[in-house]
Amino acid sequence: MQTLLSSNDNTVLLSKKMFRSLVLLAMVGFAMIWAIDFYSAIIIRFDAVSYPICIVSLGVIFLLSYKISLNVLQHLGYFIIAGYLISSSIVHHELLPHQELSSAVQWLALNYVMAYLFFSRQRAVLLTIIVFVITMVGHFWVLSRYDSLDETFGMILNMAVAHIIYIILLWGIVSIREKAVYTNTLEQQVQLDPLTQLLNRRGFEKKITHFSQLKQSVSYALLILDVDHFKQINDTYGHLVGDQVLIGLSQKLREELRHNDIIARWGGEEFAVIIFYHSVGQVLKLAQRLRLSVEQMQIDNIAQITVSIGVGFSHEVSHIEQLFELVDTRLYNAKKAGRNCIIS
Ligand SMILES: Nc1nc2c(ncn2[C@@H]2O[C@H](COP(=O)(O)OP(=O)(O)OP(=O)(O)O)[C@@H](O)[C@H]2O)c(=O)[nH]1
Repeated sequence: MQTLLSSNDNTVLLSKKMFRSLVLLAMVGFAMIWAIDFYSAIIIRFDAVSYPICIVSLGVIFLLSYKISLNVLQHLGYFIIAGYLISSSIVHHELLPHQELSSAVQWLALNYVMAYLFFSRQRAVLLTIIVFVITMVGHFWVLSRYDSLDETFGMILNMAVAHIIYIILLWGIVSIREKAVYTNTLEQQVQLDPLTQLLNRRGFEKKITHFSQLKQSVSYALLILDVDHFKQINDTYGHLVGDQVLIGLSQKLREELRHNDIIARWGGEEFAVIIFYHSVGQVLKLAQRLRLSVEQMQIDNIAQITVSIGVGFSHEVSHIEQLFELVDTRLYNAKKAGRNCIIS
């Protein structure tokens, strides 16, 4: 799963642009809380010093993001914010009356969210455990200085349960997402031809079953293209050159066809294409253009590459399976007629 989702343990799908937006958000957040605390006269000296330090540090990280790798900056940003949130909460408790948790506690959960946002799941698990332990030990230390041991244990356990639930939920959400991405990637891979990166037969069948159920009123044409004398190309120039012909042909099809047409490698040297069309003449023109542009293809020293094409239209049949039979017969006839031609 790892190789599909990320190239190494630290890689996360967070772009630099996104990272910069998050840094800006954090700076704005700090500035707002600073202003609120200041105007409501609840600011403590620790925060009065820490807020500007955090804002400036984040500003530096923002600027460095144009120069330094994201991985380093994510760690730096995380340690600044997590370090501030934990120490601020501990200092707030130093100033509070007994048996009370400060409002600074509510921000601590952000440390776990940030870990899963910035880092891979494995790294986030490690960081959340470290942050959890530091948070609990720090708060135990400060609370136990003013409260009895029983009271301190009560408050710490209360906090620990909430934090553990946060951590488990975050881990669960990320695991479910990763699994969904993995399944999706696998599903896409089994529907792709590895050589040409076109849909393979399985992917093509899935796609056309889906669209033929949805769009019964849409007119479409099926083209099957088959490279002429491909065995001879393989035998004369080698299998690798044969592969290059197939890749070249798939690129041609991509270039000539529109985005919503469906292209697939149907078999060895056979390609199937579904074209949504306005007129029969338009499809035949396109087939002709395809045939001619394949004729122009230059691969290795091959004198000429040609294709035979069978064409059929949705209005000729009542079901898509019949269309495949019809086009197959026409392709066979094109081969019999001497190849490098189109039969519709
Ligand atoms: N290089 C390469 N060859 C392949 C691949 N898949 C199938 N082939 C070859 O394609 C050739 C198809 O040969 P045939 O079915 O006899 O068809 P043909 O030689 O093109 O003859 P006509 O279709 O009658 O013009 C076989 O030699 C297969 O080994 C592939 O992925 N790469």
